[in-house]
Order: sequence, then C-alpha cells, then structure tokens
Amino acid sequence: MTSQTPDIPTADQIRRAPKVLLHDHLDGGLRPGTIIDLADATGYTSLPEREPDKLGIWFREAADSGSLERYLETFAHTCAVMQTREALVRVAAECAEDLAEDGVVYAEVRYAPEQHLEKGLTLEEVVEAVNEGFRLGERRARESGHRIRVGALLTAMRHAARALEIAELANRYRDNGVVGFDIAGAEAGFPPTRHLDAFEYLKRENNHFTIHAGEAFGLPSIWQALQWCGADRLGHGVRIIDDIQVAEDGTVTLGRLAAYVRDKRVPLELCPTSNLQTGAAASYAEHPIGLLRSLHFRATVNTDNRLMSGTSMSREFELLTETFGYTLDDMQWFTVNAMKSAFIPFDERLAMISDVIKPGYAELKSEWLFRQTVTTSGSVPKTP
Ligand SMILES: O=c1[nH]cnc2c1ncn2[C@H]1C[C@H](O)[C@@H](CO)O1
Ligand SMILES: [Zn+2]
Repeated sequence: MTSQTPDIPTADQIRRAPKVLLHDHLDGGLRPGTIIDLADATGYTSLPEREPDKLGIWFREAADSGSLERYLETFAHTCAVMQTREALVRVAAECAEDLAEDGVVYAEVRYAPEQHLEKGLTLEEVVEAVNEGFRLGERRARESGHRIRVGALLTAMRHAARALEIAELANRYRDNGVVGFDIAGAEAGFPPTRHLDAFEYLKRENNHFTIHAGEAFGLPSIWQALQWCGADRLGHGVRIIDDIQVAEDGTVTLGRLAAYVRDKRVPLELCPTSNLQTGAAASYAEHPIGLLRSLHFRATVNTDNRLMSGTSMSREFELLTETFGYTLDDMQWFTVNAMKSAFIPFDERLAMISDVIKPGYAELKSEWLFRQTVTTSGSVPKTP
C-alpha cells in the first residue's frame, strides 16, 4: 500500500486526470530530437548541442538565468527551425500528441506568426500549416486512445510593430482554428498600451485576447493590460501579489487592483516553473499561486514553455501537490477555472466541464474510495 495521504493524487493519477492548458508556446515546446531533425533538414547549423538529451538540458539551463530577456534568447534556435510548412505541421502535430499523452483534454497554444516568415512563408501560410498540424496531432492522439482539442492563439511580439496586422489575422481565422490573440516578448520598456490599436480593433470585432503582463514587470503592466487594453485574461499576472498585503496575524488586505482582478474573476494564467526561471518567484513554496488559490482568485496552472522549463502539465501539478499538499479537488478546481476561462463558446466550455472534466475527476476520486475500503476491510468489495 502506498503511504500517500488520502486524496493527494499519485503521479499516475495526475497524468490520467483531465487537464486544461491555456498558456503554452508552440515554439517553446518542441521535442529536442525534432529540433535536431529539422535543423539537419533545413541547414541550420547553430544548435548548441547535437544530441537530444544534451540539447534538452541546454535549453533548461540557458533558460534558468533569472531574467526574462535572457530566457527569451533561447527561442532563436526553435524559431530558426520552424520556417517551413513541413516543419510547422510536424511541430504542431507533435505538440498536440504530447499534450494529449500527458492527459491534456483542451489546450490553447500560442505562437507569433511574424517569427516564421524567414524562408518566404506568408502569415496565412504559417497559420494554415499550424492548423493542419494541430488537426493531424488531434487525429493521431485519438488513434492512440487520447482525446484533445487544440485552439491556436496568435501572438504579436511587443517590441515589434505588427500587432494590428496579427490581430486582423486572428480575426480572419477565428472560425478556422484560431481562438484568440496575445502579446508576448520582453515586458519592461514595452507596455501593452503600445498596441492599443490592435486591442481596440479586437474589441470592436467582439474577439478575445490575453496579454502577457505582470511577469517581469509589476502592477502598472497588469493595470494597463486590464484597464487600458481590456484584456480578457492575464498571461502570468503573478505580480498581482504586489497588491496583496498579509499581516502577521494572517489578515489579508487587497489593494484596488487585486480586488478588481478577484471580483471580476479575471483569469490568471500562472506558470510556476517558468516564473522561477525568470525570477518572478523565488521558490515553489513562495510562489503566489498558494495564496491566490486560497483567496479564490481565478487561478489556472500552465506550462508556458515545456522545452525551456523541462516540464509538462502533469509535472507542474506534481510540484504543486508536493509543495502545497493539493488534492484531486484542488486539481479539479484549477482545471474547471481554466475551462471556464477558455476562448471557445460558452456552451462548448460547459460541455467539456460536464462531459469530460467532472466525470474524469469523479472516476479518479472513486479509486481513492475503493483503495480506502480495501485497506480498512482487507477485502475487495463486490461491485453491485
Ligand atoms: O513567458 C514569456 N513571457 C514573454 N514572452 C514569452 C514568454 N514565453 C515565450 N515568449 C515569447 C517567445 C516566443 O518566441 C514568443 C511566441 O511564442 O513568445
Ligand atoms: Zn508565455
């Protein structure tokens, strides 16, 4: 018998639990072996390692710098090998397969189309190749007994000046694989208000967007993303913690912005391991997700960049259960939060919650009940 505390899920249960992922970068999740294959196929000779295990370690270590700017430099290698239709189809298909294998049932995966034009693809060709890859990966996942749905978010880079063009692209493909828009890249010095025209356009089109904010830069960035730009969700948003005071006797006081975020149920796309790497949090135990969960913010758990963080959704949940003693109920809470916050239509979100997520967790919880009964009675109860 395992000595695990009842209700704390095992690693195997965490992997089998249905999970929802809202913040994952396509160019931050390649398999190391695929990067090497694609580099060979496209003549890219600047990879720092030629052996998959070593290359995986290189990405993790290079991303471990404590600075978002240095973390972002590692993407030069992944973007370099994602410049052809074939490469994009393969990377997107493998992304969907890897997530499905990890128990992710719904994912919104983002990438910046403007970073994949070096070999002559048009923005439209990039979007169509990635869509084709996601559909292929979903089909392959189904064939191997998994179920996943993947929507794309189109990202504009905040240091560049193509946000309106990318927003228009997202709007053109909104009924064809693309579910929303995002801005990413170095945060300090590049406030989201630089791209107001793109956000105002998307609002006029009744479209959805999230903004990377409150990761490398604090409250002003979150405030602008919400109150100037009108973001539906916050990419990270972890620094909202700067607007929450916890007194020695445990009394919690929320500032106006933190109160707004909680009252309005603004989804926080939290990415614990990524935050440790870029210096947004000092340790898992000190990561604000513990406090935000207990204060009932609409917190969600995400991977950000599986390659650079050497992580997966299951791994993030394992680390959280080890650190905070989270149970299957906590996992379900994060997962339902994420599904409620997805950019697909409301009825489809509800159907995922009632047909996939709740039954999945109910089944896992019944394993605990079953195991408890076996331990206490010493015999296996007969099924009725
Ligand atoms: O955590 C992040 N913060 C800001 N930008 C990021 C993060 N992770 C990835 N990016 C950037 C680098 C990628 O090339 C780009 C599009 O996915 O988004
Ligand atoms: Zn990100």
